[in-house]
Amino acid sequence: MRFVIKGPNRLYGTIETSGAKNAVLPILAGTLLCDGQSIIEGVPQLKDVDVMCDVLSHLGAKTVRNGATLTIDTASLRLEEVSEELMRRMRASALVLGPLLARFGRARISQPGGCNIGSRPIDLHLKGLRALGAEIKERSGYITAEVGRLKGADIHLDIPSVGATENLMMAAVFAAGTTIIRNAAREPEIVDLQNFLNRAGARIRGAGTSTIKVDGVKSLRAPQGHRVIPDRIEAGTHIIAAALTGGEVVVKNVIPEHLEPLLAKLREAGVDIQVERDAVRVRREGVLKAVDIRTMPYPGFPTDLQAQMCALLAVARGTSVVTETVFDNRFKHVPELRRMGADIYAEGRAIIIRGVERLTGARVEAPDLRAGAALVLAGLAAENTTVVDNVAHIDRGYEKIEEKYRSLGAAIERLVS
Ligand SMILES: CC(=O)N[C@H]1[C@@H](OP(=O)(O)OP(=O)(O)OC[C@H]2O[C@@H](n3ccc(=O)[nH]c3=O)[C@H](O)[C@@H]2O)O[C@H](CO)[C@@H](O)[C@@H]1O
Ligand SMILES: C=C(OP(=O)(O)O)C(=O)O
Repeated sequence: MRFVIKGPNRLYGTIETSGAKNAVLPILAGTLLCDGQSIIEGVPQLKDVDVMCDVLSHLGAKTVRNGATLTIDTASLRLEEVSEELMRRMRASALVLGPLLARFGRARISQPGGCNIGSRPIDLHLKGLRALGAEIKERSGYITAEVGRLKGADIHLDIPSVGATENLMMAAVFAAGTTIIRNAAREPEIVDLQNFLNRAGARIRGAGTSTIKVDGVKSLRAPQGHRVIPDRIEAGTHIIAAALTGGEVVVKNVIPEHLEPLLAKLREAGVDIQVERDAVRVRREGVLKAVDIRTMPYPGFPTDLQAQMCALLAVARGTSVVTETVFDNRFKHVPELRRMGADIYAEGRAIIIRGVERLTGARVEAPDLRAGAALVLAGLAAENTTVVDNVAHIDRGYEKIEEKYRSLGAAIERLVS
């Protein structure tokens, strides 16, 4: 499947952000802890959400989707194992490890391999589970975790890993006593997970700060109607698209505070940004200016917007240096953007971009989710036709992206072949 984009496009109009992929995935894993039927609202139609539903079904849960509402019934869970096939389809499948262990005292998942953006081990998840008393064996490509009952512990994460923080928060829900997670990740999606679990009867506090405390409880009852927070990375992608192509776009259903790290950089680059209560209005008439960026854990500049920002800076006046500090190999968009006329190269962890007058259409390939989104943005701004191959990567994290951009006046089509 590919996108064919005829550029250059200027975007005008209003666009609605969907629910956050990175919030709904851990919440779906969290339903494994709950008795009864969890009802989750604002669930985006994404490949990754489908894979997480496949994981839950594989474990014996029943999942029913009705528009943006997802119902998960865990009454007939029968397995505690996630196969290699499911782990390969989505790394976030590893988020079921903590909940399965908490609920059944046993869990087995395939070892996640490296991926297109870096090596991505889960050693911190395992170290934390060991601290909670689990016995963990790594054999023949599988990780097996076993425990009688987890016991609260004081855990210090070596780095503030989002996935490790979420997995340990969920594992600790039924642990005896209190668990403290220090140097926890502070991403808004972790706050959403805390809110979901607390609605179910968990006793968690501190999400959004670097110290999270979990008092163990006996059971959780499935919450009815938790609404997933808006996807700050999707919204950020649209905001960058509007800034890159020019025009005027209102991005609705956002929590502006979650976008501050991006908005600050865009203002520095010369973009006119107006923040409303739950919307951001973006307008760009003058030239874009080069800016330097370092990706950091929240509230730093998000690594998940690094590639899209490179597309923008490709046409900014001056030289920008973008340093990727979160993942060790998130640079696959660099050679693809070069095919479109960008003066961009990677050196160590830095990407050096000398702004050019304009990008030109080319045939490029989406190497991963956000790099793919960056190429779509570049294609919208470029002259002539851009073909972005392998859009399955983009469908992992963006709901009907081509329809959304068409509604803003872009010439973008999906070709199935
Ligand atoms: C589903 C989901 O929410 N995905 C997000 C999550 O991924 P994810 O939860 O995988 O990201 P982490 O925060 O765990 O990873 C950050 C860094 O820590 C390293 N690390 C992580 C765990 C571990 O046990 N050992 C270790 O070394 C990773 O290799 C990476 O270099 O946060 C990332 C960082 O904001 C985002 O880019 C992803 O979109
Ligand atoms: C890297 C991402 O996701 P995941 O952690 O699911 O690979 C992302 O959303 O950009």
